[in-house]
Amino acid sequence: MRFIEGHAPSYDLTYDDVFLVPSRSAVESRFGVDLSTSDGTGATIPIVVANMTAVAGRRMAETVARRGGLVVLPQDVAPDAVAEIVSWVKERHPVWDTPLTLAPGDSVADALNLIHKRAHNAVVVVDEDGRPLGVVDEAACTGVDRFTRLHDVADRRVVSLALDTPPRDVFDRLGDDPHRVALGVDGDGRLRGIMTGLGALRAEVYTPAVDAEGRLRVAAAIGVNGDVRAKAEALLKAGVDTLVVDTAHGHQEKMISALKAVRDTSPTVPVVAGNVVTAEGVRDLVEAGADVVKVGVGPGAMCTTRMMTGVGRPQFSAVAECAAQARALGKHVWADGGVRHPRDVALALAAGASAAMVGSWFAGTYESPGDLHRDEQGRLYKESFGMASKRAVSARTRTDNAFERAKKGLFEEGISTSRMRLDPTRPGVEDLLDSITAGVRSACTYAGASTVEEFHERATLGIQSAAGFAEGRPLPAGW
Ligand SMILES: NC(=O)C1=CN([C@@H]2O[C@H](COP(=O)(O)OP(=O)(O)OC[C@H]3O[C@@H](n4cnc5c(N)ncnc54)[C@H](OP(=O)(O)O)[C@@H]3O)[C@@H](O)[C@H]2O)C=CC1
Ligand SMILES: Nc1nc2c(ncn2[C@@H]2O[C@H](COP(=O)(O)O)[C@@H](O)[C@H]2O)c(=O)[nH]1
Ligand SMILES: [K+]
Repeated sequence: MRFIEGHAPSYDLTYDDVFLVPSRSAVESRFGVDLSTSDGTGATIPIVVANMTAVAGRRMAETVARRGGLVVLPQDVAPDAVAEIVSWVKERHPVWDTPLTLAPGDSVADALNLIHKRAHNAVVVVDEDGRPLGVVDEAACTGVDRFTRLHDVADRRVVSLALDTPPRDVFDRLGDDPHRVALGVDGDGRLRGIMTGLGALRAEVYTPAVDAEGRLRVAAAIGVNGDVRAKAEALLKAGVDTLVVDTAHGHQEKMISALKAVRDTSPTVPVVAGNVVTAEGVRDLVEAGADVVKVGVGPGAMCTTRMMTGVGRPQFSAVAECAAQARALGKHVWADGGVRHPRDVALALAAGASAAMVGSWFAGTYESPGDLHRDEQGRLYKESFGMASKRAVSARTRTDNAFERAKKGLFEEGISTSRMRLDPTRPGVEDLLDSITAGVRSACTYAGASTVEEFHERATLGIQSAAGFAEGRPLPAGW
């Protein structure tokens, strides 16, 4: 990465402050760009979903891993619940999505309660043996009594295909409608998966992030308090593929001892630790055993740290400095927080990160764990909240005595409620992944890079004024 002449900054920069300059390219197609990471986590796209309770749960983990990203389960989830989620994710099919199922005697109201849990807009009606009888979508549930039984509204013209049907053939079988679904069935005709035309296209474009046994990968976070070693051992036993040791101030001695304890549990499992924003922080965490250092203090959408404390660092410069240090030590960084547009992921990679971590943006999707709500204008949204907010701290300390809880409640560095709207044109996390990876692929070809590593090497950047950033925004309503 280099700045164009005369643009070398004397102050720290945010993503909005910088732009990428195109350069001569020999990369003929955006599909010729390999987005896989080289940080040992096995991700095939450079996107990690943040360990936030409002963002990262089992459906997010399954869906994002199938497209090559990694989801970090939050440290606030009880160890037995993490074990249960991990084994559930590991049992998912790496290509076919998990179907939502109901019985023929269930009602339209049951289907409507379930249908937005996933983006494929279908509930499959199955018999007692799990064989598909028909498919119900939202349209079939509209304009009928909510108590209508599903066998009266289900579309029985199902497309059932063997699970080993190549996605390209699934796509061709479904024809022009990207939202029609195919059902994946086993040799006994039992339902095992579901795929839309769009899902079939994605299955050809993305590569799932899988472990050595071909099962979807998942990461999990651990805090720095309590018996960290025992927690790490429990997560490894549960089958977690990457451990993330996470606390607000990652450059503290409690983190260093926690990290050493985690590293001791396994010499090979990828260990991520953070958050820091300085080269010294990176050095200390790498020395204590981190393979990847998580960078970012204050850029998060739910985060009030900078307003409360004045502490933090504009994210682009923090990532650039920390990535340079990690690279000098043969290690990596994840750019954590502040991603609002696909361009921010491209800029994090240009700065040298191996992946960008996204939280709040993904809270506003079907796959995040929260309940779906409608606002006064009828628009869909989900609630999000910060992991250092009163809401999260009070949940985390629920087993402490009242005095300790009250004491911990004094420190609040996050928002307790916010509404993350579902973009009607991109309501599923895969829609957002499509948009981000399209932006990043394109950015790579503008720089003449066919890998993420080459992109960092070749990226040429400049600094822009607020007017420069504003000029780049689309103006859909005229001016
Ligand atoms: N990236 C960011 O900008 C930030 C992220 N977060 C996220 O919030 C979640 C909760 O993290 P966290 O608040 O660290 O909670 P943890 O449960 O991980 O506890 C942090 C521990 O560190 C001690 N500590 C010392 N100094 C600090 C400090 N300045 N801030 C916080 N703890 C400190 C605390 O002691 P004591 O309570 O006695 O002081 C406590 O024992 C994590 O997921 C974290 O990533 C939170 C803030 C900023
Ligand atoms: N200071 C705080 N930071 C928080 C809190 N909850 C999460 N976070 C950080 O934000 C990123 C995600 O950033 P986003 O812009 O994509 O939402 C996450 O990974 C944490 O590092 C919080 O309560 N306070
Ligand atoms: K912020």
